Amino acid sequence: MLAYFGPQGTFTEQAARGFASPQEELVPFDTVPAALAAARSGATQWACVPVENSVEGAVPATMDALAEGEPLVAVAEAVLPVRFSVLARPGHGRVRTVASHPHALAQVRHWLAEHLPSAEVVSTASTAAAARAVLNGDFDAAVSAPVAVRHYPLEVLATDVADVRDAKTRFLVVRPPGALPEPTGHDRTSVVCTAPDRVGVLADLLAELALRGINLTRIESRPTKGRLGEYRFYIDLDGHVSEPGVGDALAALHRHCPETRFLGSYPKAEPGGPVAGNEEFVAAAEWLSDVRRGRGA
Ligand SMILES: O=C(O)C(=O)C[C@]1(C(=O)O)C=C[C@@H](O)C=C1
Repeated sequence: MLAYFGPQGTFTEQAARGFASPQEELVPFDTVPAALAAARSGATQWACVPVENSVEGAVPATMDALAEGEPLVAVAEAVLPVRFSVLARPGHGRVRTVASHPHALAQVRHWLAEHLPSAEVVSTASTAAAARAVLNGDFDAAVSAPVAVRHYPLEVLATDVADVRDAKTRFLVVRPPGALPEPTGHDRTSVVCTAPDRVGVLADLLAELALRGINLTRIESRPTKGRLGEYRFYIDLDGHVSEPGVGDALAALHRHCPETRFLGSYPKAEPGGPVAGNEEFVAAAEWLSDVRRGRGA
């Protein structure tokens, strides 16, 4: 079973379907923490959640829920193009309210200003929750994933709605720690480091990656919520923890930030990015091992 951020008809469901086998049962949850809780408790084997959008950035609910509570690690990622449909009840009157997930609303701000300038904009838990609420008569229109009309019999007012062409959202499939996915040669590793309050800690973390030729693909900070000024850094980098350079770098991050949580090494959905020279790390480790055994210099 695979939990996903639902209800039915979210972009996350689409991402989950891309990962799941046809026999897999997909179970919707109305919030990201609830979907992750299902995987943590063993009620489902996996959970699929959105993690970042190319226009609006990180999904804070996912970031916080992955850094706190029982550990979960990502085993796969998916990247979906994001374009919206605007849905309303058949025979609707003037659109006075339009609802959607905050990330979706941020991606159609200009479209709404141009096409529905006087409509009140309301946030809902997800794009599909907005469609469901429109069907229930709570709002006049929803900004939803195109697949939402399969689940909610609504009229399509507009399709292909997006202020930024080629917007994309990245999703993760997570589960409790277990055997890691095999390295593929185009993997991503995610960690979250809680930074101690000292001079230069962030520079130190970045230097550890740079020194080893490791490509940083994302860094975000979120407050720990404990103390003002105390932050966690979410770091994504190219490579797999089983590779010597990446493993070495993660150990170095842990030395600087003892509260470092491993969030997974998994194949990248979109290949690309320079890969650190593994061969040099392997050769150096062999040389060191020879020196220690008195066989080389
Ligand atoms: O509400 C949904 O359909 C979701 O899957 C969430 C989500 C997000 O969190 O960014 C996913 C893709 C879109 O960017 C808009 C909303």
